[in-house]
Amino acid sequence: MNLDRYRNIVRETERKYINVNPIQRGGVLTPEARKALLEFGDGYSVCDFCEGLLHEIEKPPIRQFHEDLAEFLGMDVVRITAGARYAKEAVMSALCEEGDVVVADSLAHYTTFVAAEKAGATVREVPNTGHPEYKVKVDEYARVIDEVEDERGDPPALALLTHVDSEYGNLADAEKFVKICRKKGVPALLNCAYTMGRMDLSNLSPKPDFMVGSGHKGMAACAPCGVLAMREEWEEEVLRGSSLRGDVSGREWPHKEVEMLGCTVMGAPIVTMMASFPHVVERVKRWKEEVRKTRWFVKEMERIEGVRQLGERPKRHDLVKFETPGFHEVAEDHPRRGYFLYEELKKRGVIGIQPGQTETIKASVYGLTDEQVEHVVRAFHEIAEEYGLEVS
Ligand SMILES: Cc1ncc(COP(=O)(O)O)c(C=O)c1O
Repeated sequence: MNLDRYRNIVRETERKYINVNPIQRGGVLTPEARKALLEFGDGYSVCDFCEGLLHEIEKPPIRQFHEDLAEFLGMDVVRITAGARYAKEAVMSALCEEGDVVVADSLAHYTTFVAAEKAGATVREVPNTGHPEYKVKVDEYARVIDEVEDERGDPPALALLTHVDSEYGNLADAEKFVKICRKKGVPALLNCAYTMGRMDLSNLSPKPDFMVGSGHKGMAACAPCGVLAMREEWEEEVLRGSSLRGDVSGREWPHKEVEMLGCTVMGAPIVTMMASFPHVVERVKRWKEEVRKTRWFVKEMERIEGVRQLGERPKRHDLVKFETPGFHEVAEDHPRRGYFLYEELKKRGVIGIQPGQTETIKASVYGLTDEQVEHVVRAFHEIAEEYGLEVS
């Protein structure tokens, strides 16, 4: 065993390169969170004054944070989880019985599927419009819910919509989704991994029963952390306390929430999320500015021969997927094959494109300055021209 490899673990960070990986842009720490990370890096660092329930700790102000976060989201009750996936898992585990069905959009993240599988459920998909826009047909939730009910005699245990999907960055109609679910009597979960912490979600009407988010994807927090928010009426079921009793010891833990396994994230992740919260509350107000920047980025990228943005047009979210057949043709004859694009970008100070991939690429300029976005665009244009692709 060579332990030396663990002694100086380094990363090509934000400070040296511009990182355009969509999965990482919303999780970049604020200076306040970096400071808190050092302060609270030790294991159970938030537990000095715990009286038995993580979400009720007063110092640091975790209890207050739960209240403020619920208000920020326009929801009633919040818990911090180890990621959006754990929030989905908690809901599905509480609501689903073995053999139940969860209805989800056909752009849903894989974590929706594995969470459902873990809860013993299967997933029925609501279609999308296909190439090139791939818009989820939200109206069809009604049809799919009815079909499940007709076949099984029982409605689906849950319906889930991915607010913005991880493939095309399409913004789905959350309010229409919730209206349909409410009418059908099916609990509605909105997966806000790509919207919570970017967009103001407090005015959704009607409100979903559950909202899940990702701290490390959208709330300027370090991994692993996420958010489970719900309407009050679900609190008793989803956050039920333990009912087991030790048959020898007679011990019991009625206040420990079963779906949260008693406690969830208890160190640096939750504190970085709190430390970034004032910044996040402010940044959602500047969302329009982010969309404007993204649209400019798309326009400039599409000046490159063959490049076409996939997903809905015009963009309403920073995650962008492009078809890049010109770069793909270059890769076929290049000694570094698909890696050429990653390496050429890196030479110009840009990272975050999936190494080896040239047929399609995903990028985000969320949180970058206009100068940084111009730098990214210049890098792509230069590479295109160097390899004989026209830039109009
Ligand atoms: C749409 C969507 N949902 C959920 C997740 C998983 O989030 P987490 O890592 O917080 O569990 C992702 C991660 O990429 C995602 O894109």
